[in-house]
Amino acid sequence: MDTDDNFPQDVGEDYVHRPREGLHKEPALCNAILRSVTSSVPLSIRSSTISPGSGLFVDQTVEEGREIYRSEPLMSAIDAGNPPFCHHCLRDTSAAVENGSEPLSQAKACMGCRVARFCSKKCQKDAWAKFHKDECSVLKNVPKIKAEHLLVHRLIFWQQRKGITTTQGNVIEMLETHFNDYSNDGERNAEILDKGMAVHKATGGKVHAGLTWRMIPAFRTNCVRLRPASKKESVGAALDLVTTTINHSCEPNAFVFFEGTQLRVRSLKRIAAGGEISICYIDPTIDTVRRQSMLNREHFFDCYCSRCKGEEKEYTTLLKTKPRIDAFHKAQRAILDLMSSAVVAAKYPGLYPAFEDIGGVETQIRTITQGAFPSSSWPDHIEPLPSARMSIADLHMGHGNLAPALRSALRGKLMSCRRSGPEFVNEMMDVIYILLAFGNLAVDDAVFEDKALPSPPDLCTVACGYLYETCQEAGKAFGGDAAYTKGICDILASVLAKKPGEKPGSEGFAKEFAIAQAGLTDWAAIPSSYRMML
Ligand SMILES: C[S@@+](CC[C@H](N)C(=O)[O-])C[C@H]1O[C@@H](n2cnc3c(N)ncnc32)[C@H](O)[C@@H]1O
Repeated sequence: MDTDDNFPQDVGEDYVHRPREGLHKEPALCNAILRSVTSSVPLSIRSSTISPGSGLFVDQTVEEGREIYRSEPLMSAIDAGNPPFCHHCLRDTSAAVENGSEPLSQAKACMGCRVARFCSKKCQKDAWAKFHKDECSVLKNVPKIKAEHLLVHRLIFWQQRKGITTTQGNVIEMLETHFNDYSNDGERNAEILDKGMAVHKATGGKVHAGLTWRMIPAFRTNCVRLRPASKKESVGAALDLVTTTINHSCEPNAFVFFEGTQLRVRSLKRIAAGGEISICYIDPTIDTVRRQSMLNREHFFDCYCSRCKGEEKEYTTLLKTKPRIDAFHKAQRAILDLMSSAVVAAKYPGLYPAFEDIGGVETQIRTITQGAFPSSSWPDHIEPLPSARMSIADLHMGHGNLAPALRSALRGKLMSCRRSGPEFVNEMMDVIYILLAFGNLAVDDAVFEDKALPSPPDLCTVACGYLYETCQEAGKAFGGDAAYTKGICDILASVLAKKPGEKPGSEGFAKEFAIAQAGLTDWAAIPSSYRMML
């Protein structure tokens, strides 16, 4: 906990700094912010059971797959460089699938900064009045600014205009900042000081640099990444005061996603009355070592959650000695480096010609995995192998090579063993899009010369079965009212409309699906234990 008694006081009439004590020690502030969210169960902010500070608790049991609360964050912003998202309503203007409708009009860039994009004149006008008038020159000067840093500018501008209430200001003042942790690291301290000074200058020097400097790590620590349901990656950041109290676990009981400007928190597991809510601050699909190093770098703690402990135990059981475990971690990094080079090579042809040959990349991955497990084989569920397979599928799709894309995606997805949650839904949709792409091929397409590949009707049956499962899981993960869930159900309905015979939900379809899936997984050399059950 940092308690910086020299914190500047001259930042606004109703903004008085107090040393940090954990928000739970201020029940009036806690109640005020809890009243601002729409929750399905009573919530409370108390001393955390996970971290040294505060945490968010449910006072009534929440079953798995339920909404815990939804909220309009105090402020949200899109990262510069994500053009399809409207910087005001935060909608993906290219997302026909997400809402099952036509894409919105192409987002147009602001003529001033040429960075912020808006999907309509109304959004542009509203954003101008609310924040863009102040931020246009900031974006013009730093076009690649990260959303968290842009939001610090917004906070300071709003504070100057009295657009932040006393309660909001007091809560922000009590946020964990890790200011001392940053200060103890010369390079990182220089970086936050630099960014803080930029905010200070943007105010014409009217706001104390001590405050702007400190707010940079405060926002990094407390902003939640803005991830719409249909996206695997986040596209911006938001500061939601209630959500700042949620602690991290790599095996969380809840997760956050965005529907337009609305933040939604849903349960991934049953949380008994009195239980603390946890979310994963980082991409939960990444391997233990990378998770640990990211948490350490961004949040200055070592994670001791059951998953981290369990995975390290699994590696010890498999590999026995420290040198072998170290070699395995080195191999994990090597696969990741290889995949990032291959992805960049595909995006910028000619830049890394050595990585443009996807078959060559696959061979290199095989060599790396065999080296790490010389006497057995790399377990298919251990990252980053499943993610690398999914990325290779993407690369094959980029070249229109459907068969190798399908094989790689099936191996990546089914063998990862993830069978529920938001990541399962996103990954299944990747597999389903490839399966559906076969439906657009002519029956005499060369791809069907491979007699082991199931016939187009069988591929359609598997796609229907997977869509049916994914639809149900999307409803559980994101909720039936989420646009993404509705979009997936619409795709299922349109595929079913063209499919003769049995439909999902019937015993007949389950049998048909089991036979078709068996053919497909045999073709992809996937053991039967990994098949999906309907
Ligand atoms: C968004 S805040 C969460 C609320 C915080 N506990 C508080 O009192 O304000 C994030 C910070 O909480 C702490 N934290 C969150 N999860 C943790 C965990 N699993 N172990 C240790 N500290 C954690 C870290 O200091 C992290 O940077």
